[in-house]
Amino acid sequence: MKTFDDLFAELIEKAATRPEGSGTVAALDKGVHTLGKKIIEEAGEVWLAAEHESDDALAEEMSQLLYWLQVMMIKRGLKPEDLYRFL
Ligand SMILES: N=c1c2ncn([C@@H]3O[C@H](COP(=O)(O)OP(=O)(O)OP(=O)(O)O)[C@@H](O)[C@H]3O)c2ncn1[C@@H]1O[C@H](COP(=O)(O)O)[C@@H](O)[C@H]1O
Repeated sequence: MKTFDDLFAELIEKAATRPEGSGTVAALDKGVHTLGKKIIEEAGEVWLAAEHESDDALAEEMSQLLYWLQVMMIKRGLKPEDLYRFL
């Protein structure tokens, strides 16, 4: 099973190697403004799923929000350790 650390390592690799067809690479190229809007959208979907949907649907929305946060981290050059300092 993939963990968030695995996903972060995969996304770092994609950002560096820029494989054809990667949605992550395309999203990184669009920039912080687009990524920020995606984070807001996914956060809204998490809220709605928590109010109205199943545990599975909520977990899926949360995974997508965490994906987009990781893409923003990479765009801004942040590493997990930069966040851990505030936990
Ligand atoms: N975990 C994710 C992931 N979570 C969410 N998303 C993206 O976020 C979108 C969220 O779906 P929504 O239903 O909210 O939106 P949508 O309307 O379907 O999609 P959009 O039109 O808004 O893009 C998905 O369509 C994906 O584009 C992800 N995209 C990629 N990954 C993983 O990231 C890795 C790298 O992916 P690539 O860069 O595409 O190779 C792979 O392991 C992928 O599984």
